[in-house]
Amino acid sequence: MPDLKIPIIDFSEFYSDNEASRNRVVDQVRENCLYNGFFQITGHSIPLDQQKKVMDSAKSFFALPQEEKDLVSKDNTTWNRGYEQLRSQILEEGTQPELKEGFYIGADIPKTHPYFVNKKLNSGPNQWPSGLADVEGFKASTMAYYNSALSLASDLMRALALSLDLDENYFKEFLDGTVATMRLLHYPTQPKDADEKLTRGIGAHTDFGAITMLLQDDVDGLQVWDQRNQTWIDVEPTPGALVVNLGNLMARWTNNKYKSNVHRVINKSGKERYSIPMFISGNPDYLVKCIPTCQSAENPAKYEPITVEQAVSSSYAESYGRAQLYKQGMGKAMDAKANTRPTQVAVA
Ligand SMILES: O=C(O)CCC(=O)C(=O)O
Ligand SMILES: [Fe+2]
Repeated sequence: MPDLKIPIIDFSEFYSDNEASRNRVVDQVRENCLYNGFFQITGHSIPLDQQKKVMDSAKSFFALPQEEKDLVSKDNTTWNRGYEQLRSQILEEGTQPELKEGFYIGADIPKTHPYFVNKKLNSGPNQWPSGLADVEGFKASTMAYYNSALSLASDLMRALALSLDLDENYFKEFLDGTVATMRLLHYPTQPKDADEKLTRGIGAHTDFGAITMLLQDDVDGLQVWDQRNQTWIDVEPTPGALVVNLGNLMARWTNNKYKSNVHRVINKSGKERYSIPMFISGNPDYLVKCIPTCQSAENPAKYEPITVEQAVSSSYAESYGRAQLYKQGMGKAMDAKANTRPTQVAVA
């Protein structure tokens, strides 16, 4: 079996004036999007200092007493902001509720904003953990990182557009007014036989949106399904690198030319693991219809046009529904159906 790795692309070359350098980045992006939709980038625009600060903020939040975390429960909102307890989700059918806790942050959208008034996807004010000694510092570090990640997303989407032989600004309209959600995640340690016991940090799933950018701490655990070799690839944390992957929306948009791939986390390291994914969903009203360079007479569009809002609102429910059933005593029945093959559940 080949030595499988998620390749690292030096993205700094994309910012160069030298066309050959830029093209080299675009070619590597294309190659990985065609293969399994995952790559890592170094030399990107998010300063190391912001990465470190947001990671420290995540650790300080998860170290709070449970009651303090519950005060900012995600259940206080219908717009997906705040704290989610351990074992709230099951993304992979047949596995146990997931060993991860999370804190969801997005753009701070006031209640007077049309997105909130019209109940658009994941849109509303953030909740901030007042139990933290330095809540202002938490707000500042998380939002600084969020805004930098948004700006990097637009650079990545330009590279993606070029990789599809489109105008560099093809995705601009989709990104104007984009909904983007960031999750601070904490995975407690898991036993070495976690895989066989079907305990997951996060079960096998694909992401929903257009792209996801993930900052990992120095503890491994993320695995990407390699279809060609029928095996899991461990994503080794690389200081300063972000893992980038495509979600289901991008697969649909490209007529399945680009891949939205299955991945999972099992934290067998014996250490606490922290990670911070940022999901780019797009402008909720944007109509996603097959990209012209991804269809032809021989390969017509496979999917109907759909708005970002429609596509996203048909996600979520399934994984949370499963965890709910489990808590109601259905766990045994579900274990009996246990299946370690990756499933296609989406997360946004
Ligand atoms: O924590 C990780 O490394 C991956 C998280 C993830 O896949 C997700 O939140 O969708
Ligand atoms: Fe994911």
